[in-house]
Amino acid sequence: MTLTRRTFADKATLAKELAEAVADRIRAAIAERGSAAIAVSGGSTPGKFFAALGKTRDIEWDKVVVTLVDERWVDETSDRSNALLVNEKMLQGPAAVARFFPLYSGGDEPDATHVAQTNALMAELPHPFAAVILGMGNDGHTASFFPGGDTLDAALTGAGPTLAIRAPGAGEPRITFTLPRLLETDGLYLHIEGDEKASVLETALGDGPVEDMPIRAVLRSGAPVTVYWSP
Ligand SMILES: O=C1O[C@H](COP(=O)(O)O)[C@@H](O)[C@H](O)[C@H]1O
Repeated sequence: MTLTRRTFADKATLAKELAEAVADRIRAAIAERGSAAIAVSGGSTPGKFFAALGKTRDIEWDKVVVTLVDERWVDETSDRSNALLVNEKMLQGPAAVARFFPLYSGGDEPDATHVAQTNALMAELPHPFAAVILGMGNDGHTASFFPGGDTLDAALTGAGPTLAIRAPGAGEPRITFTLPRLLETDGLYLHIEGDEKASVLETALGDGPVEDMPIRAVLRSGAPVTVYWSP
């Protein structure tokens, strides 16, 4: 396993340090390939990180595409929308000129037509990702790789790039990048905060089925992962 742990005294310091690491990845990708794509998580954790990254001035934001690792199938008027969070917290100030590729493509359900529409848009992303920033739920899900997900196996092994997934713990139907597509990245980060998530990570690092804690698929993939944690 290639796990690096970075521990910070508080959430604000973590946010600043993670933003600096991702900014470095973005600048390097632009220098090397002329553009950069990043995929970020939603949920309750990344707000401060988004704000810190979005305020970074020495990035050519007009060469950056931001997307999500996963999304609830809701439009941006919903406070459950991960896209809303990105737009409100990150794509302000210097980062406002970045392009945002949403995973939600309309309608009530992520049916085959809508997922195909999303996949067509994602085919336009600069490749590989400069950085992918994962979160983790207390149930051991990451992206929308939920325990009991109806398409979990395909989500963990398929080419995607995205697919629909439904799970008892997920609330709305979801759309998620597949793990193989997320691993096509220059830098892979896991951003977690608090003692409970630290403990969930320790459990995930132990033996046990991937289906119980899908974050294990990331941890066992062999890809270098840097964990950013603070209390
Ligand atoms: O539903 C989701 O949850 C996870 C974890 O979120 P948090 O609220 O525990 O930080 C998140 O990584 C994922 O992107 C999101 O869709």
